[in-house]
Amino acid sequence: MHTFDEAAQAVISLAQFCSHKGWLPATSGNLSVLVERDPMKIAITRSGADKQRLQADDILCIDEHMQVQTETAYRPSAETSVHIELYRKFSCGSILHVHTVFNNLVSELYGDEGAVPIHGHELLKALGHWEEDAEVSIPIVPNYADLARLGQAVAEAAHAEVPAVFVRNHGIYAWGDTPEAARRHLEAIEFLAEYVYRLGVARDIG
Ligand SMILES: CSCCC(=O)C(=O)COP(=O)(O)O
Ligand SMILES: [Zn+2]
Repeated sequence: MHTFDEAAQAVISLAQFCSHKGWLPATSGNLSVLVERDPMKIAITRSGADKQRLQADDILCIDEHMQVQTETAYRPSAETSVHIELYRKFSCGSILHVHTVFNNLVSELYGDEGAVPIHGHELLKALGHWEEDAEVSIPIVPNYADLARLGQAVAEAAHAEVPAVFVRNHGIYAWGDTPEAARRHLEAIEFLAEYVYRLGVARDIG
């Protein structure tokens, strides 16, 4: 467990990493680190903040009912419900949501199938799959405008085999037991999203 200040600093460091990658364009994305599980307390980005330039007061402490625990005029991320539902479902310690061109492309290409299949790729080891010829399926959910519904849909689709869910034409949620694990999982999924897309293009022109 972290203090709120430690968790907030971890959120800022994660956002710096993601923004250097270009994964948080135009104020998009939201990031959180668990402070306490029971009762649940989460350090999460505020809604509308420029995640590429986060300041300490852009990170809010909230409870599992999305109530802000500190004095602030800001509101927590509009997608806080997704974070809360995922923390309820898994014993994870950090959740990262980013918008990238490649995760959007594969979410649209495979949207009707409801999942992106990935088979026999070395980077599946970064997601915990060390077996030869590993195969995983990363779920895709519709981009519901009702954010409570989106939270439920992401949590329902999420399974223990792979720590990520795509939201169609929107972005991705990835998580891990620690901020470092969440970051590693997100990097692996982003690599795989780009690989899947480029492989499809190479096959089409090959
Ligand atoms: C301009 S991005 C649209 C909202 C979104 O998808 C997102 O990730 C950021 O929302 P937040 O309320 O967390 O700033
Ligand atoms: Zn988003």
